[in-house]
Amino acid sequence: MERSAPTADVAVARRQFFDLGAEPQGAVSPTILNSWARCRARGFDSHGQPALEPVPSSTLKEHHDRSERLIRASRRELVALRGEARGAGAIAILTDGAGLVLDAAGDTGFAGKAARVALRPGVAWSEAASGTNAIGAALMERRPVEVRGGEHYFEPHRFLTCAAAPIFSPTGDLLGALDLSGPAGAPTAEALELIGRGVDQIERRLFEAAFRSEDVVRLQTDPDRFGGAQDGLLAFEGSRLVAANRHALRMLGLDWSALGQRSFRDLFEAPRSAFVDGVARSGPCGTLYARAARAPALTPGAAFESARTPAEARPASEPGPVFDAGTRADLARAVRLIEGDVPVLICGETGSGKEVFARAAHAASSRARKPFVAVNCAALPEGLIEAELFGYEEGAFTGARRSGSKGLLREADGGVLLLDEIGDMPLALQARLLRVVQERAVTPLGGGKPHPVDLRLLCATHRDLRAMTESGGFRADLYYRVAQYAVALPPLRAAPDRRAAALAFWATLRTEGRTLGPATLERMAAYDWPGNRRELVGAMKALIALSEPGDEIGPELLPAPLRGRASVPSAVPAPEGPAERTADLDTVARAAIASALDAAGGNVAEAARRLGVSRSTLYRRGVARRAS
Ligand SMILES: Nc1ncnc2c1ncn2[C@@H]1O[C@H](COP(=O)(O)OP(=O)(O)OP(=O)(O)O)[C@@H](O)[C@H]1O
Repeated sequence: MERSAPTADVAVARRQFFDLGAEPQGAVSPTILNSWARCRARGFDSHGQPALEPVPSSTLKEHHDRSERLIRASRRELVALRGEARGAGAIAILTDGAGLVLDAAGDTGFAGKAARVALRPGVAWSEAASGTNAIGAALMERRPVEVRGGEHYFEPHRFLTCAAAPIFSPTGDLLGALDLSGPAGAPTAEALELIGRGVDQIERRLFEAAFRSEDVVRLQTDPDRFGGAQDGLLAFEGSRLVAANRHALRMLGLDWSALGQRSFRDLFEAPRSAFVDGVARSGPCGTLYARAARAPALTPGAAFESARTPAEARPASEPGPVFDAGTRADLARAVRLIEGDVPVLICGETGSGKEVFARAAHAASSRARKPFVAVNCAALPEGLIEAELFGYEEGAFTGARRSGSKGLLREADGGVLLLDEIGDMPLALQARLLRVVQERAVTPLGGGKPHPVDLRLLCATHRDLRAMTESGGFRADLYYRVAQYAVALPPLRAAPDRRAAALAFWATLRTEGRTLGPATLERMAAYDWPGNRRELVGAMKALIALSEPGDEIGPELLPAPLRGRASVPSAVPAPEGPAERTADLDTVARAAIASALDAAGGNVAEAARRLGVSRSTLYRRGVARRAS
């Protein structure tokens, strides 16, 4: 943990840095100094007030839904922390992984002052949005950070002193941050400790909600301290390590990359079957004691939650982005490339998560609060793609809207544009796109003056674009412009441990105590997932919908292909009853298209491939939806 310098020294450091352009020596920590330098490089004016607007309440609700697991696990800590905050004239804050404030409460007087600088729900306190601050720094540095008074980048934030710590999922994903913010100058000695203890409890709860107690091993350096929130926690699937908390990683001298890679034997020099509670091994922190976990006691909070949410089927939430260590490294690179205005080409099979990756890169970039526009070139009918992308002037063609249209390229102005399935873009449009990329201006259909656009470009494809340049299907000049840096997302079947991969996705869904039985996991590990992560998430949502909270899910609930039947369900179902037998051909075709679209998660190109027909056939049938 890093603490800050006395206020007078910070004032001197500020003058040196902001007014004289000199590097202050020793007065502020390297964390603060690096953050100031990044903010200055972003062109932030430290004397100004950042333009921070809360997202609309409907968007905030979506953020809440996405962070439902985190909010649930944090509830008790937030209540406790608010009590502490009120006593200290401060507020307790929970944010999501992008720094967006989900909840802020405590002392009402101070909450009012904080709201005046937009420290309130719905506003992003990432460094890219709000300059140097504890939430942004903790998320960026992935460790607890305190930022006091003048250490904040923007002058109007100098009345704040904040302590924040990041919150990790059991598989190492950054889920959010817990923060305590109060008036500058107030005693804050305990703030980081309080936050640290809160995060320990939240991470423990997330861990216990995701894994069966039989799969968990607890670690301690002092056997008398077992049972607290500082226990090291490890989860194994068979003998493979699939999850851990920060304490366990520290005790073992490991990092998150150990998940899916290390076995029980690697860690404890004995097979799991021979495990007995007691001294397990020595680690960087001394002798380590291990215990197989007991079923966690039902807390009053947990009993209340289960009483409120009986077995009625609730929709499984979308998983948060789940990336393996290699993809996380690619993501960090992609963010830097976005900042450096270098286009990135994301390659991977259908459903491998190209759009999820692109959205995550946008969310982690300094353009997070600007638009992210995804255009699926394969899903736009050829005749419309030009108008959709470039926009058109009033009356440019029959059927054009009277007021004209701005076009998707200009809608992405200031933000990030994802051209998905760029290999499906017609050649003539490739030339126009190249001009936009080179000239940074869009000329609408029907003439008119070019409009300057400031966008960062990401492209995605499942095709071999280089081979397409050789066969003449893709312009070489555009290829070398958009494929300067390519990221390859591996297919799910290539995961070194598919069980661990499946469990990592499972851990991010709202499972309400459901677990995947051993036979179910075995089938999932044996299956080759032609639809990749889309298919995996779809199968998991189906398992959740078909089971009850707390169930151990057996293989009988798996979709047919996973149960071991021949292949993907036939896109054209064989008529079964009299009604189907008399149904006309059109009805059968519509049902087949609807089922293929469902199986392809709404992706028209993929549905067409499954049906063995062209995309235009689907459009003619009028059932294809536009994917965006
Ligand atoms: N890394 C991931 N983390 C969480 N969910 C994922 C991930 N990758 C894919 N998914 C799930 O799969 C769905 C499809 O992902 P996405 O649209 O990014 O795939 P794609 O590679 O762009 O597919 P296509 O080429 O068919 O358009 C997502 O909506 C999400 O449910």
